[in-house]
Amino acid sequence: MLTIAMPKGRIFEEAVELLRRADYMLPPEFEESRKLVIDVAEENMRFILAKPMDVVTYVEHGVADLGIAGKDVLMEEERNVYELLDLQISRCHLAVAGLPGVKMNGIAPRVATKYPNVASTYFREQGEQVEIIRLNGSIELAPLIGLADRIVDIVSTGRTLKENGLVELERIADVTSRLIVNPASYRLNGEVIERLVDRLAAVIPQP
Ligand SMILES: Nc1ncnc2c1ncn2[C@@H]1O[C@H](COP(=O)(O)OP(=O)(O)OP(=O)(O)O)[C@@H](O)[C@H]1O
Ligand SMILES: O=P(O)(O)OC[C@H]1O[C@H](OP(=O)(O)OP(=O)(O)O)[C@H](O)[C@@H]1O
Repeated sequence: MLTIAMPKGRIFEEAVELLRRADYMLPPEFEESRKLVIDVAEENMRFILAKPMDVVTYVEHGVADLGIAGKDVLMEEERNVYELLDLQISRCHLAVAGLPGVKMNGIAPRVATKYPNVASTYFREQGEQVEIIRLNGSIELAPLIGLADRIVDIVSTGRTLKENGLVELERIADVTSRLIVNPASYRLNGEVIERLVDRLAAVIPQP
């Protein structure tokens, strides 16, 4: 039996839809219940429902064979998992943003983000020294109230930036969700995992 870690929240619906398009018979229970472990006996699969940032942890530890995670999370966490497939869902991008016309001030200007590793790697590569301030959400608030000069965050429609008077300054990376696998599980269950990859690959929306 394959265990798949699914991200609750934004990605979930699109991921379930993709699996159904690939002819996996997922019961209505998927959307309707509050269960965190859902066995689908007909498919010989077990699904566990985790926070998006935690999916990689379940897969890295091998309690899930496979998982679905945003590229943003994979960039931030750099865990020992293999990326098998770009599922082309939940598209967005990581960007640097700030108030228009405001320069990065001081010796180490402050950058607020939920992605401290991505942000520090990015600014290091740019040759800019910054102080990273880690936040858990509402990142756009930081420059508005003087906590930071810049933010590094996800942009999708751009609405949150716009409604808060912020502008995108630099694009860091495109983000879509990926199918990831535990390396040992891949060695052990290569054939059955490849079949799943083929079925998904056949129904992935073209970019
Ligand atoms: N507009 C968006 N904002 C944030 N994440 C997005 C957006 N569009 C797509 N995504 C993808 O969805 C994932 C986040 O999903 P979601 O917003 O449900 O969780 P979260 O709010 O980040 O998690 P948590 O519940 O831990 O705060 C990201 O990792 C990213 O890959
Ligand atoms: O470009 P947009 O379409 O406006 O989407 C981007 C916003 O969505 C996410 O926040 P989320 O709604 O997850 O809330 P959070 O701030 O609590 O993380 C992200 O952190 C941005 O704030």
